[in-house]
Amino acid sequence: MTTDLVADPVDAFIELDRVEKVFDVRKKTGFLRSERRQVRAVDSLSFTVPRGEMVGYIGPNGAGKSTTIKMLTGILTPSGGRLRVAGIDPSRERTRLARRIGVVFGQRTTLWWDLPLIDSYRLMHRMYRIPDARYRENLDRCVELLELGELLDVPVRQLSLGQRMRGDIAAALLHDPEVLYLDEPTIGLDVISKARVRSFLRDLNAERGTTVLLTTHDLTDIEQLCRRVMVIDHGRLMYDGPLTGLHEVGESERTLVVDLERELPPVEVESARVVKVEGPRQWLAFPASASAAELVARIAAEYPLVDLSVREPDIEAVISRMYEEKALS
Ligand SMILES: Nc1ncnc2c1ncn2[C@@H]1O[C@H](COP(=O)(O)OP(=O)(O)OP(=O)(O)O)[C@@H](O)[C@H]1O
Repeated sequence: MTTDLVADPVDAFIELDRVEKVFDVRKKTGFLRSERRQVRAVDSLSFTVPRGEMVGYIGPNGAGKSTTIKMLTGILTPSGGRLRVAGIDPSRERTRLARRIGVVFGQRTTLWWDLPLIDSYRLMHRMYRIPDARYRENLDRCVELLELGELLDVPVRQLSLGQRMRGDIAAALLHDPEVLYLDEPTIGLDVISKARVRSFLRDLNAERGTTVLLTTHDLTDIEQLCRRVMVIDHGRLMYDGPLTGLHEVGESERTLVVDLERELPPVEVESARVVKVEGPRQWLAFPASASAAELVARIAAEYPLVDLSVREPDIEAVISRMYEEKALS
């Protein structure tokens, strides 16, 4: 299900053609003995991303996502195949490429832990040799849109996770990158911080045409930001298309959590089934493609509803269902 390579580097901003990454791993098997083993982290991976596209890149743990991103930044060299970003071979011209890409790793920070946020930005200004006017303009824009004004003088270690993440996103954008790799940018954030980060990314993509490759375990990130999603597992591309298609392939389910006025027998309603009951709280599974609003209306008409929330299926659940479907077909 891979897309064909597009020859024009302007159109195909990111190009992978049968890219491989094999790690040599030594495993201790005795006191002085060890065994050599090869791990094929990325296996004949081909895809292209046109300039300006925002693509979800998802897969279970150990699927090869980080390895792909590390090859796209030039940190790792592919064992085989051809890889280009903006026409540049990342591992050969890492420094030249660094001026054109931005990277945000949700679980790690590129900021200096003990320094106030603004000092990290000043250091990056010099490190990347960003022209003064451009630095000012980008900083002002990020400070405004990511609401960083009051945080600039705070040492990074004192920032909350959501504040630090916004700080990291700004850091990745100070040099105007044409492409942004985001690895779990909303992990651990509360609902409001997630919404703020997503809205910023949407605007960035729309206004500046920044190409974005987004790795996440949160399907809502993908749903709200990406029209296209690529699923990778065991280093191979398993799916490349719209998120709706993935739902259909995976026949995934969402969960409606309802709080009733009191403890009641399991709710009986068309197109959903109760999967768990705990006192007045009940969990109902329903098809991801069905309307949550209609289901809620049906329940509210017959049951004393106090509160509710909808939970999206996690990526692992969607993917494992996708495999089950494939195995049956
Ligand atoms: N430096 C390395 N040396 C040996 N094996 C590695 C190395 N880096 C990754 N691997 C292996 O390659 C495979 C892919 O790992 P990778 O980190 O790319 O997965 P991932 O999809 O990013 O996973 P996660 O969602 O858990 O971050 C795994 O089996 C991993 O153990």
